[in-house]
Amino acid sequence: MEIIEKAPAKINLGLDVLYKREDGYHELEMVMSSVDLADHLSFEPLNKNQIVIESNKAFLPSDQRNNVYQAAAIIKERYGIDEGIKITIKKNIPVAAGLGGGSTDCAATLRGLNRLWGLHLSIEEMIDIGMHVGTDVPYCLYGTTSFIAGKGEIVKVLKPMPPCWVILVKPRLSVSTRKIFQQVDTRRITHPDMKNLAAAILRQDYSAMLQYMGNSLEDVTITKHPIIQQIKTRMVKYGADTALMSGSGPTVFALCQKQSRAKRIVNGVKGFCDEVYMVRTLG
Ligand SMILES: C[C@@](CO)(OP(=O)(O)O)[C@H](O)COP(=O)(O)OP(=O)(O)OC[C@H]1O[C@@H](n2ccc(N)nc2=O)[C@H](O)[C@@H]1O
Ligand SMILES: Nc1ncnc2c1ncn2[C@@H]1O[C@H](COP(=O)(O)OP(=O)(O)O)[C@@H](O)[C@H]1O
Repeated sequence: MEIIEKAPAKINLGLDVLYKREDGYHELEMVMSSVDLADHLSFEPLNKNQIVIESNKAFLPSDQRNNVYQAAAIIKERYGIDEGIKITIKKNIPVAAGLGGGSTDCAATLRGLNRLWGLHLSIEEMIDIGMHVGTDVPYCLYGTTSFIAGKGEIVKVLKPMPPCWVILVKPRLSVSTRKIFQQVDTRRITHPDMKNLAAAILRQDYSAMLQYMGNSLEDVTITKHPIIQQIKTRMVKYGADTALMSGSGPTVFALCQKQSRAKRIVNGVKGFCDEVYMVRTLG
């Protein structure tokens, strides 16, 4: 029997870094949503008691460095599963981009193996395993517009964000989330208002949502990579309602409500950047 799971990319409509915690992580408040750009994972039983990872991207690790491998290994150990598994990842989400690719693959693995092995894991158990792999995994297990707090483990589901077009632009550079957090000085960064952002989404108020969107990490990443600011400026010039960096970057996303305008933005950034996606929000 083969099982398929879809793993959608996330965007950060808002991200505030409150302070550095004693455990070295940062206390966050975020609002995240998912878009219809997704990886596809398939799960097949193996005769040998092994975890085998395959993917369409040669540069992705297939051993314990892969988030999918880690999730499968934890489940096998915790629940004493003596069965082998082959997991094939069709990677469509850009890697190390601020779009949560590794975390969403991990969440899809937890869902897939839960079904395949009939484990009946609760969402709390899956969150506990997911937090050992990546702090965005809890959100990805819900996968619907949410307010997130703590290190990433507290998820409060909101309503779906007001539907619109999302244009994603990934410049040709990779960003290390760990290094960006190391450079954060919480007294000097901006602190966007996540509570009002969540409230705007609950009211389905598109213009208030735009007003409260913001990302504390943007200035840190832009200082290292000014092209991110250039992409934002270009997207607004071509008609975006707003343009913001997602997560620790470097992907920038723009929002707009009309398809014709979304196409104009895509044409305006193509040539400047070659990795451009025009997608919809997920309901
Ligand atoms: C910044 C965010 C926002 O959505 O996304 P990305 O840009 O990575 O997509 C996330 O919080 C990232 O989540 P994730 O990509 O799973 O990162 P993790 O592997 O958990 O953490 C990478 C590193 O970031 C730092 N980190 C992460 C989360 C947090 N609350 N405080 C931190 O200081 C830690 O140094 C950690 O070692
Ligand atoms: N299944 C996976 N998909 C993507 N990246 C993965 C995966 N497993 C491990 N990684 C590693 O995680 C790191 C962060 O990648 P990713 O999760 O795509 O970025 P981000 O945290 O910016 O959203 C990369 O260095 C990548 O090699």
